[in-house]
Amino acid sequence: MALKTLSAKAAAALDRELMSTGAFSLDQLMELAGLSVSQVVARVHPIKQGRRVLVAVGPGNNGGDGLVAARHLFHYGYQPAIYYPKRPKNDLYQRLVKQCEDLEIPFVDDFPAALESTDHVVDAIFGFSFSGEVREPFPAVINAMAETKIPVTSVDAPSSWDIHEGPPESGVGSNFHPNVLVSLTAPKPLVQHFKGRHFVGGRFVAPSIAKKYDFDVPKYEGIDQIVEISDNQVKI
Ligand SMILES: NC(=O)C1=CN([C@@H]2O[C@H](COP(=O)(O)OP(=O)(O)OC[C@H]3O[C@@H](n4cnc5c(N)ncnc54)[C@H](O)[C@@H]3O)[C@@H](O)[C@H]2O)[C@@H](O)CC1
Ligand SMILES: [K+]
Repeated sequence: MALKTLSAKAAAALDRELMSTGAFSLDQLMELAGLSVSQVVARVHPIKQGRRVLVAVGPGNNGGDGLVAARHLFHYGYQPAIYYPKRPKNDLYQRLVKQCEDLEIPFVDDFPAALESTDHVVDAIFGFSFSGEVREPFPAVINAMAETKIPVTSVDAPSSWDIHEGPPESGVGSNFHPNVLVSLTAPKPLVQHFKGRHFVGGRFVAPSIAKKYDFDVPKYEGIDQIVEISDNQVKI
């Protein structure tokens, strides 16, 4: 099966539709998206390779997926730590933070320092609503993720990449090539520039909605929330 990609505009419209006529709440979608991310980390980085996972959380829903993933990873036996420098006041994010605090998941302030004592990184900084040049305080975080030898799993998009064009030609993010990508609901066009292990997650789209947005739901196996796909399965 050839998996079609979803533009940033179509992904945002799909999100709105799921949360209106689709009758989902944002909490539900974020929970399932974050659950998918946690399953990918457990698949690519089993606990025996090290329990410590540093989750870089951005200011929007991509960040929310990261907070959910950190909570699930804790329950699987990992030792997550969270970097969350820009925290919106909104109730949903505050509740996700409280849930992580109750698990005593540490919140760290110095991302480059935290990177020196972790085994895996989750990049949940920006997703399909990112545009323009990376603003403070994130350039140093993207640069650190670009330079580290620690494996990085990006949520929905490598943060700083243009959703359609991929990595910027120069400056912040131009040398950022994460090891793993979890596309949520469907790959975005940037995947044509991505060379690592690629998974699709977000197993919640009704066939009728996928048809309307003209993309294919991948074939998930059993109870998996994720499916690994190869380059030649994606149709740009
Ligand atoms: N349809 C789906 O599958 C779902 C998607 N979700 C997630 O939601 C993401 C989209 O979330 P949002 O629309 O909230 O947006 P993002 O989380 O992609 O980013 C928006 C935030 O980043 C900031 N930002 C944008 N460009 C910036 C720049 N150049 N420098 C610094 N900050 C910048 C914005 O001010 C805003 O706070 C998806 O990528 C996915 O991870 C899930 O949470 C829910 C289900
Ligand atoms: K991301």
